[in-house]
Amino acid sequence: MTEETANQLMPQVSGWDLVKNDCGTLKLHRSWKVKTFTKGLEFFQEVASVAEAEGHHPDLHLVGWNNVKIDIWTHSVGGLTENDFILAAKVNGLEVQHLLSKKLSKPAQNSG
Ligand SMILES: C[C@H](O)[C@H](O)[C@H]1CNC2=NC(N)=NC(=O)C2=N1
Repeated sequence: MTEETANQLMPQVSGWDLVKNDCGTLKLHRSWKVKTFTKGLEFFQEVASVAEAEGHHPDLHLVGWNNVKIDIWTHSVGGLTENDFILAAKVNGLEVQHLLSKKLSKPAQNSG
């Protein structure tokens, strides 16, 4: 889909950003801060269940021990399709609050 179409769908996947890499490939990106490394892996397990059910698979990154970052795009078309937005919405629907760092996941509530 075009960047314009993707932008129109963005309100349906709150928390996700529309990003474009150096090659111009559009992707959906979202990051979370988890409590521990192991909880990051648990987060991935939850995402994997959704991905397998959808037959659509995100790129999963666990960076700096507690940053979960996910990119969703469709490799076969080198960009975004409706399936990417469906997967992002389903990831948003996961009950993962107990895995997230309370202090760092919500910057708006930070004192510093
Ligand atoms: C045959 C199978 O459906 C394809 O290989 C799927 C699997 N999951 C996939 N996931 C994503 N994100 N992009 C793809 O192009 C893709 N292709």
